[in-house]
Amino acid sequence: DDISPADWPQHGRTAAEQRYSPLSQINTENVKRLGLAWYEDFDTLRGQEGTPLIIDGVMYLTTNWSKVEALNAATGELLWRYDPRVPGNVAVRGCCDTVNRGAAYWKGKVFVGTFDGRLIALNAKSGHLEWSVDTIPHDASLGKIRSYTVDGAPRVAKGTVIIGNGGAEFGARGFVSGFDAETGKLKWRFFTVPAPDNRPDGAASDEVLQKKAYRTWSPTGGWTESGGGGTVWDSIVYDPETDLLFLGVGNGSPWNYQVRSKGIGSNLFLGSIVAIRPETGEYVWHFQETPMDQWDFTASQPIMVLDLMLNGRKRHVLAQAPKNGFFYLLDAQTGEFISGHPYTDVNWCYGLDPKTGRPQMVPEALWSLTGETWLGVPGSLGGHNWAPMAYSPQTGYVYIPAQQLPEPFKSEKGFRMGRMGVNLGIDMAGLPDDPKVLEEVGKGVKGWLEAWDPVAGKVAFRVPHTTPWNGGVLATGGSLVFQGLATGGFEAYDARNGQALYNFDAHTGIVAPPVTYEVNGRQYVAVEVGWGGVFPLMGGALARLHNTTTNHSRMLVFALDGKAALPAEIRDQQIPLKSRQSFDPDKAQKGYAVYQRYCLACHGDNAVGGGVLPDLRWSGALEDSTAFYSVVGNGALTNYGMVGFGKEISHKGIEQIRQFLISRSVSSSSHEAGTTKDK
Ligand SMILES: O=C(O)c1cc(C(=O)O)c2c(n1)C(=O)C(=O)c1cc(C(=O)O)[nH]c1-2
Ligand SMILES: [Ca+2]
Repeated sequence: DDISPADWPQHGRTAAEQRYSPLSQINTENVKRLGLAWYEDFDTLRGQEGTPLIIDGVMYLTTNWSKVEALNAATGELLWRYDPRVPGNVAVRGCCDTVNRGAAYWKGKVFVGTFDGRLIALNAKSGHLEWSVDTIPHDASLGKIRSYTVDGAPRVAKGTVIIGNGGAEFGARGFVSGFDAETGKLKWRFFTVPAPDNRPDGAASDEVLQKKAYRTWSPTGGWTESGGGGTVWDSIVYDPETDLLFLGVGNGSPWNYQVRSKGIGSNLFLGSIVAIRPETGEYVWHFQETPMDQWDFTASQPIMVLDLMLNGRKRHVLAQAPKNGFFYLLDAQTGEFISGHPYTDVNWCYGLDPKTGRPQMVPEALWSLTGETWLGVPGSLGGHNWAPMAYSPQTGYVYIPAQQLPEPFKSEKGFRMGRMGVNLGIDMAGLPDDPKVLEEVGKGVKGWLEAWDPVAGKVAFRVPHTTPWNGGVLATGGSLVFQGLATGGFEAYDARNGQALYNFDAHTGIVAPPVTYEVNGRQYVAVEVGWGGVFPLMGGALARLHNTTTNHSRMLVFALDGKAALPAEIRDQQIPLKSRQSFDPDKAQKGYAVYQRYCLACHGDNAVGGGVLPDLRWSGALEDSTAFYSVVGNGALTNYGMVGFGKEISHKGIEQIRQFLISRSVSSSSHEAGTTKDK
């Protein structure tokens, strides 16, 4: 390729998205001399998932709430800043924090998707808006809920900007759109699941959906109301060699397959990789990793393209470690299944059919059909989520930010779709409060960096971490692998054996992937820090157990002999303020169910905050029912992302939530006080 080794000009550095940089000034010998060269504070304390781009010494980065900055990459000096002013009331449409994973650059323009569904093009020199389009069509058949958000990075292929969206946890019909990079004019759209009535959309996907996909759904399932899901919320990769665009398609909506499709059909293209033409959106091939999805097993995880020698033959392949626990290799040209091996523990299927790659499912795993509880491994957060993996051509390994988060799945009795809040169709009974039980459950929860040999189809080595939900990975020509951790360490390992060579205390959990670049002969390593994403929002006690840092949102940039220092860290800010109110146990009990349905997704299972959004047990608003209603019912804090639920939940229901939160405040404050001491 003709990409300068100094730059990081695309999401995964090159089109193949291997997240490998040949730069080697920083290497295994001298990495211990790495120090902070500069840092910049961001304006929120929410999750940062962005991959910055670096082109000719300028860094283009995106932050939470879809904000954009251009900085001098050597000094951190601000060149311009653009705030798309995403209204706070859209936060509730997204499952997983108002994150943004990055920008795309093409011929002097910077493209960013915004959380409220726009795609914007900025002048890379000035930061001025060149064009803006609403990517969510108002006249399309998208189901009744239409809970769309955009947080993935756009990609540019042959002058077309491509973007998808999220929303399958609420109700959405997945699609991807291609826009003319110069003008913002829509070129094509590709829907990933059929229209409820199988009528054409006037889109590139019409023929394949009508002929192939529609018959894999029950014509009268709940999907006809919800939209069916299949959102393409993260991975989209363009492969110039095959001239194909690969889409990572997400999970079913609602999750419950019995409700969604009456337990019938494989539900194409859920949990699939779909290859289309970048200029027209024309369908070319697909491969479904998870038929009959009922575990939130998205195929949205980062895709990379590799050239490997397999059985003595050079193959151009697509590689992915999706949530379902298998590492897949597919022929990039044809989509032919080459191999799929478990990269983590898997209990939902016995293995994959060696010819077709179709999973041989464990009957009990089909919880929506059996009516029984299924303790799934992986759970809905996957053996690997969105945090990007990296490939080193030096070692031949793919480095996966892997994890284990087992999860019980059980059908919700009397499920009905709501206009607000998640619509999963699963029982939302959460974790108990007993610290002993939590500790026991916590033992099954793990995170590690995995070096995976894609040719042999097995683990080369693992670097264990203390928690799951760690950051994305970077591999470099200095034989190094970099990763930020949930616990706040920014680390470097020897790519050959995983030996830890460097650790920096970033003072905050890290989920974003690092990048590296060179300006004026000096190599830098950059990473956005800031704890967030879905795990700390909904994870409750598990997320709390695994993260006791205070959240900070920053860009950190390292170089050899860097001399900058972060401000001194104060770790004793989170002193729980126990509510002084009393509560009615019966109302509190009822409030638990309402809370789990509407509040859990952001404020945490059983009202335990995971360190990003407010932990409601210590909220001042609990002290007064009118004050509480003004926030939860009327939306007094809408600008911060907390909308009013007064149209969806009754006055009585909202008071029950308050009673429940008071009960949690009273019952857990003494235990909580012990967990926030300085480390
Ligand atoms: O089904 C969807 O539409 C959808 C969207 C998103 C998103 O937009 O971030 C996530 C997920 N699903 C998801 O399943 C998931 O685990 C997840 C994690 C994150 C994150 O940023 O931490 N987003 C998402
Ligand atoms: Ca999902």
